[in-house]
Formats: sequence, structure tokens, C-alpha cells
Amino acid sequence: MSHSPLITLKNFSFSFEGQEKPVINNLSLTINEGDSILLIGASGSGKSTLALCLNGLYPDTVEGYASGDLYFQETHLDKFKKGELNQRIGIVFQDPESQFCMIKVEDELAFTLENLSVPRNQMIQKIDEVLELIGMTEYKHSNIHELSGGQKQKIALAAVLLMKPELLILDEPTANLDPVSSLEFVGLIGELQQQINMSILVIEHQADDWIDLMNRVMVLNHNGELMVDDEPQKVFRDYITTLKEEGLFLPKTSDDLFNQKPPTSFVPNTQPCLSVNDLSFFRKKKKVLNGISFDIRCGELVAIVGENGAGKSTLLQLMARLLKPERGDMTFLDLPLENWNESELRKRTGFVFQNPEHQFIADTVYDELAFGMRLNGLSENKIKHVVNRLLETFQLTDHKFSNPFSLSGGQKRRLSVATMLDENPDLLLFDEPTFGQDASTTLELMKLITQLKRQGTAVTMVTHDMELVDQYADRVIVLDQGEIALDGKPNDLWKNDNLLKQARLRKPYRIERSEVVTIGINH
Ligand SMILES: Nc1ncnc2c1ncn2[C@@H]1O[C@H](COP(=O)(O)OP(=O)(O)OP(=O)(O)O)[C@@H](O)[C@H]1O
Ligand SMILES: Nc1ncnc2c1ncn2[C@@H]1O[C@H](COP(=O)(O)OP(=O)(O)OP(=O)(O)O)[C@@H](O)[C@H]1O
Repeated sequence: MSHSPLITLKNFSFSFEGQEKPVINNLSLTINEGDSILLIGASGSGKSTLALCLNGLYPDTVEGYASGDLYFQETHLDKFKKGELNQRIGIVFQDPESQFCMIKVEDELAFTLENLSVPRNQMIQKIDEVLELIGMTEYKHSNIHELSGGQKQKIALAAVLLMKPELLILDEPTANLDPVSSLEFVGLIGELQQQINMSILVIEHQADDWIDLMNRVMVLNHNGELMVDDEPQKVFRDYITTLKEEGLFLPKTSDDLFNQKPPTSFVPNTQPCLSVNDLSFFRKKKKVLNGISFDIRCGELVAIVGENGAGKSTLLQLMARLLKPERGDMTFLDLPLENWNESELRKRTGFVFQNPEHQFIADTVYDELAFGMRLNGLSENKIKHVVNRLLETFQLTDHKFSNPFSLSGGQKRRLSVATMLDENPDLLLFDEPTFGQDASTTLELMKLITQLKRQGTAVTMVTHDMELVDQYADRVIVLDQGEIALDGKPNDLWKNDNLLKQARLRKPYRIERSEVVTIGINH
């Protein structure tokens, strides 16, 4: 059955003001009605930019210019009124918080309908319908900030669905979700596909959960050109070498990387770097952490995992002394954490926030990286040497003079990690250091962290990525509703089916596969 074209690009390019090379480079392609497309490409290859061009937000809302032609249902972009395409092509971003304006779920959805000029007497019915569609009816009167990450993402999706878009774009929609919420979100999109007539474009670095829902995979290369556009089976069979050269993740079934048994974890018999003793913390009278105690040794990498809202980020902020515990105390290198002088503490520890933008202070990537070293009085020559090495390692050399806020999501994250690695800190605290990264940048980042670990740095990493935990963590701490449910080796967690279920985690591919093989043999 042939479908009519929804969007057609002819020799379409897009450049940001003041940049030599276009970010989107001479694309000619058609998205048909009923298509479900997975868009992949290295970090910085132009995926989000393309999404924003498709729905008409770019170039109108940014300093940049487009060339070539874009047609929506065979009508040229120029013929549409401003703002018209934004409604017919809806985007859900990775961080739903940035999209919300109201406190309550129903008010947020009513606000969307108001913007669409829907009469008041039709609103209630429309809100009820969309909540039913996404399985969130019981949360109609809830406060948005009390919802879990996955539920917030569903509300962001509902707001976009109210526009009845003909194309739904999902830009890394599961990046902040715990492993089970992430799978549930993909399942929901699969159900919507059956019920609503709309095309879907999904941007994700890791294709695994999405492949079965997609009829096409498009790959952008480093130059923003369309390198591959074909059926998923063909792409991941015939273009493996090309995808690897671009530094992209392959599906776990076809990538040796995920099948390797990790090296026996090295647990150093060193002194504790940070000791956490009986910590408790409340937010608005709600106990978020309760009786947390553990040590992190010098040279050890500890992963903290758990469902959305379990208290992981809060714990990390307490460990960085950005929050003060109600009860309990911590010792950092033999001195109570509260007694450390602020500048000495910042020199010896590094903290990367969940949202990288929160920590940028300089106007260029170079100055951002140099900032800490300048504060510590290093010579400009020495600084230049270190900054250039970091730029190279984190694939940011081309963006040396860019404003940190203009970077792609993955580039921002890499910059925020790099700023913590200028000197050798004793303790590193990372909130999701690898989200939004492609295979090559993830590998580089983990290589560097491993090196620091070998030199004695203690690393704590909050993550939803169970592959990383399996491959790199010496120890894993599972937080469940603000309490430690497990503190052990990753293998202890993979054996504990009940806890995995309770904490909304999943097993890494290596373990899942070995269980399938064993079951196969037993039968
Ligand atoms: N600024 C805040 N004000 C009020 N409550 C908050 C605030 N920040 C977090 N919370 C609440 O504290 C609890 C723990 O949140 P936290 O961000 O530490 O969880 P998390 O495990 O890091 O979650 P995620 O995986 O979604 O990042 C949640 O119930 C959350 O709603
Ligand atoms: N507002 C902006 N001003 C200048 N340059 C920008 C701006 N936004 C993005 N860029 C640059 O355009 C390129 C593409 O960015 P884009 O966000 O589209 O990449 P992406 O493929 O979505 O990356 P990621 O996977 O890291 O999210 C990057 O090199 C980025 O630095």
C-alpha cells in the first residue's frame, strides 16, 4: 500500500549564524503518512536541529538560515502561517519539565487547549480522552511535580497529542527514565500507533527497544548528511561497519561490546574516601532519604541506581555538600565533610549535575574548561595544554569558541564532565554522566573515568544504564524509596529478580542473553 508524502525535503540545508559548515547538509528525503522512523547519528550530527526545522521552529526562533525546500503535504513551507506547523508536527523533548507551565495535570492540558483556541465546554472531554489514551486518568488532579519521571513524560506526550499532530517527534524521550519506565513508554507509543493515525519520528542513541516499532531507520553522519535510509533489518545488517565508523551504538544483539564478560571487578583495599553515616533528608516534610550508610573507597567506582524519584540525585547533592542532611554525617578523607573549607573541598571533589546547563558560567567552551584552573592560579600555558587535551578527548575541539549553551545535548553533557577533570580530584560525583552520548563518546568517557579510578579517584555515578553498571561498576547501591535496598557487586543485583522488579531495573543484555541460552539448553 502506498502512502502519500507528509514531509518532503529537497536539498535542504540549515546553518547557524556565524558557523562555516551547515549543520544539516543538503538533505533530500520524504516522510510518508504512517511512517515510523528512527533517526540516529553521532552526538552533534544535527538530529535535534533537523527536528526543529521540520516543525518550523527553526529558523524562525534562532539565529540561523535554511536553504533548499521543505514541503508539508506537498505545500511549500513558505505558504504556512507562523506557528501553524508547530501544531501539526509535535515534539516531545527528553526533559519534560522544560515544557510545563502549570502546577496541576489538568491545568497544564487545559492551558494547551486554550492555546489551540478550543472552547471551554469541550475541554473537559478532550482532557479525559487524552488521559485515558495514555493510561493516566487517575492522575488528572495530581500536582505535576509529584509525578515520577515516566509519568511526567506521559503528560508531556498528552499535551502534544491534544494538538492531534500528523507527525509526532520524540527527541530522546526516555533518556531520563528508569529502565522499566523507559520500556513502558516505548510500549505506550506502540499502542498509540495502533489507535491513532500519525507518523512518528524517534531520535534515540540506543535503538534496541524501538526497532520493532519502526519501518525505517535514517542515519545522519558527522557532516549532517543523510548516510542511510532503509528498513531497520537492512540497516543493522548491511551497514554495521559504517555505523561503527560513525561511533554509533549498534543493537545489542549485533554488538560484541555488550556480550563481553566485564573484567573481574577490582575492589581496592584502600582507605575510605567518603564515609556516609546514617543520613536522612526531608523535602517539604516528605522523607526522601532514610538512614543511609556506606563507604566509598579511594579508587572505587560505585553506581547508584533505582527508580525515578528514589532519591539518587538528592543523595549525590548531599555528598557534594550542596544540601545539608537533617540527620547523620559524612567524613571526607578523615575530616568531617562540614569542616572542609569551601574552596579546598571544590578543588578535591568534582560534581556533575543532572542538568548540565546549571553549571555553565563562561561564554566559550575554552573558558569554561579553563575556569577552575585559572581560579587555582595555574599558568595560561599549562591551562592551554590541559584544555586542548580535554577538548580532544571529549570531541569538542571544533566547538572551542562556541557558547556552552549553544551546544547539542550530548556536547553539553560532555563539557560538564570535562570541566571536572582538569585536575585529579579525590572524589567525583556524577549524575548520569553518559546520557545523550553515542557509543564512541560513552567509551571515551568511561575510559577516562577508569584511568582516574586507577590513580585513586573515588567515583560515584548515578545512572539508569544497566550496561554501564555491568561493565564498569565495582559496586552497586540500589536505592528504593529513599533506603538502601542492596549494596553489593553488580552480579548480586542481576541474581535478585525480586529487587530488580521492585526497583524498576532491568538486567543487562549479557545476563539476559545467557539466561535465554541456558533456558534453551535445558529444554
Ligand atoms: N526541589 C524539590 N522540591 C521538592 N521535592 C523534590 C525536589 N527535588 C526532588 N524532590 C522529590 O524528592 C524525591 C527524590 O528525588 P530525586 O531527584 O532525588 O530522585 P532520583 O532518584 O534522582 O530520580 P530521577 O531518576 O527521576 O532523577 C522525589 O519524590 C522528588 O519528587
Ligand atoms: N543554537 C545553536 N547555536 C549554534 N550552534 C548550535 C546551536 N544548536 C546546536 N548547535 C550545533 O549544531 C550541531 C548539531 O546540534 P544538534 O543538537 O542538532 O545535535 P544532535 O545530533 O541532536 O546531538 P546530541 O545527540 O548530542 O543531542 C552541534 O554541533 C551543535 O553544537
